[in-house]
Amino acid sequence: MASSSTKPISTPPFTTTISSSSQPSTRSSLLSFLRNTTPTPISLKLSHSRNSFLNSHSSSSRSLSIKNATKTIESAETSRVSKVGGQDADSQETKPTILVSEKLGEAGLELLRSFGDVDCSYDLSQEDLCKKIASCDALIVRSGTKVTRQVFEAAKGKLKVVGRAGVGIDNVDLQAATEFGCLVVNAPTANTVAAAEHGIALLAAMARNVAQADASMKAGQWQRNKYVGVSLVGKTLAVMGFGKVGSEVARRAKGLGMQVIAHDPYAPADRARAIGVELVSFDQAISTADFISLHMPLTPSTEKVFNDDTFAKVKTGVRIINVARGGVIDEDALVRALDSGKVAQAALDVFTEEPPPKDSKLVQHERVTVTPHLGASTKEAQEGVAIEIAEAVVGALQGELAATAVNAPMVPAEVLSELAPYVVLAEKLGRLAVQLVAGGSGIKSAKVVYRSSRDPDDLDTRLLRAMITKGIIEPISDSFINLVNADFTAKQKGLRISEERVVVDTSPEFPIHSIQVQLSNVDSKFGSGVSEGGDISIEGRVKYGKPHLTRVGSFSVDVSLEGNLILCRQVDQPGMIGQVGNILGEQNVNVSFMSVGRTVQRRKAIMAIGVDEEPNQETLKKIGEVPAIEEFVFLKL
Ligand SMILES: NC(=O)c1ccc[n+]([C@@H]2O[C@H](COP(=O)([O-])OP(=O)(O)OC[C@H]3O[C@@H](n4cnc5c(N)ncnc54)[C@H](O)[C@@H]3O)[C@@H](O)[C@H]2O)c1
Ligand SMILES: O=C(O)[C@H](O)COP(=O)(O)O
Repeated sequence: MASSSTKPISTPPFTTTISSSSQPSTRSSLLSFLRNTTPTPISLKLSHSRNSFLNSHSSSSRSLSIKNATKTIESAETSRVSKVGGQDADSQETKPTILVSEKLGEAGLELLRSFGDVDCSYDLSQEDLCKKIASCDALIVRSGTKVTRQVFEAAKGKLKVVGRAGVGIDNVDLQAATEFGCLVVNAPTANTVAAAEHGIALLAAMARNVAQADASMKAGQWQRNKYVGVSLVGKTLAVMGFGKVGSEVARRAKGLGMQVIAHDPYAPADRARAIGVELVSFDQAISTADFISLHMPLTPSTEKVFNDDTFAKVKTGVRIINVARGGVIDEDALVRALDSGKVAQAALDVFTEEPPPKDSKLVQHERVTVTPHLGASTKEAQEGVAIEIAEAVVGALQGELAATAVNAPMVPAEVLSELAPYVVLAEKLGRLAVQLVAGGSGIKSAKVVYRSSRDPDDLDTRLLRAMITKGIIEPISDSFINLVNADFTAKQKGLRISEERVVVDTSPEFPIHSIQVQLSNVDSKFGSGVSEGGDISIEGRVKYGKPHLTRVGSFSVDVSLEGNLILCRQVDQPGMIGQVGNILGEQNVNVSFMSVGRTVQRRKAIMAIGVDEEPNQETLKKIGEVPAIEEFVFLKL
């Protein structure tokens, strides 16, 4: 089970704790991270009213993905009134602005309007889109809007989520979205059947020359001999890309009596077998098929995968259907293959450039049947897609989870709700550790040690790592960190975060016993925060649902991480708590928690004092002047 283990950690023997405290803000803090905003009562209100993942583990057993994304570059005060909206939100709250740049089904629009201000502006130029985007929290597109890096730059940090009302996200610059911490969600399921039906429609129409014969009749002709077609039954269809659409096409083609083979490097063989489809290599698929139907996404590795070389390998007289993306075919090569007779016919719904140039040889080709990207265009699919994307976008703006995030890690909802209090702890530990660094910068390497009774493989730490990254980076830079961009930003700043999971013999009921954050190769402004190994080292635990600091350097303490914190190293002697407490009390600074940890009685001790208010300089100076205090540091949580 365990890869490594340590002895159980017991309660520190020399720890005294004085407590008086307020409620933790676990939920609001987690939501705020998902949104990357400051916790507010509004966050809680919205999450409760929508039965969010934080208080309804059981609402869905789907694997959900984090979809934060929201962020704010305004001050905490500003964000309090501007970050999210909704009819049930606080009246002072500004509704989010949602730009819909292509036609969307009415049911989806209604849902969006119930939550935010919806601006339907179709056919925007790039320039106009860039102008508008600066005031938008969300953008919803179909395949016709190019969401380029320029768009994310123009958004100036305001854009929180891009919703793609459909499957293909090749029109969204995902790298740029991630760098800007903007979540991208899509609606991957609602148009599958529509696309598959359109593929079958094109297959049959092409085989029987329906479009050409129709045009000819409308031109007054009656050409029965010219439009003799080919039969489908018994022919081999190669489905290239055996995903959602590909497998639905395969199912339907089998119903038409075709032999179906498929090529998909990532598809599970048992899924293919269940439909009676054989998975074969690319070359085998294209060289044996009478019909080839394309259903793979457009990616750098599929771009122009059908080119002169490929067409040289196909069976002479093959017929090609493309309802995936135009870019997977080298269109000039296809024209050459059609002209040479290598390819008998093509039926295309998608094009490299949309709309294609009016004089496109491919579109004008007599043996090519074309439709203007209609695969997803059924009433049913468009309503379904609109609802799917509206729900995803609204949820993302509320910091909830989405099943369809494209550029954020998948964290199952039940994992997330279990980790919620540790998420708060993780950020606070990161935030504390960085404040112990002299000068606050130059951190190149952080190590996080998770102590847990669970098997290391059972512990999904991506969310915690992202929170620690946020805690370390945000106080010393103007970066905002969320789950979308945490790893990217750390890498960009040259911060390497390594993780170690240590198995300890504690209750398996809790996912984590403690989290330790170590910063190496940096000087500390508080020498006692440095461990024997020379690293700044702090450790915390969740106790009764609240984050606690339990170790600083080699001193054990126990202080609830709320408000702000003063750490003092002192000569261990009676009266210290009273002296410092008096100084703070004189300035009306309320002490919420106090804990003294020491190594040896009457030698050195660390006093950790939680304070609700930020003491002024004068107060801090007075604390420093207490003769027994050797060093101290004030830390904001
Ligand atoms: N014309 C339309 O209106 C319309 C409608 C829906 C979907 N689409 C397009 O159809 C395509 C498929 O959509 P989907 O919903 O089935 O997506 P999907 O993700 O379910 O399926 C895509 C499949 O392609 C496979 N694949 C990836 N690289 C491949 C490669 N090099 N060779 C072969 N297979 C590869 C993947 O493993 C996956 O199984 C997408 O490009 C989508 O944009 C078009
Ligand atoms: O990828 C998709 O979902 C389809 O190509 C549909 O695109 P559309 O939303 O522009 O019709």
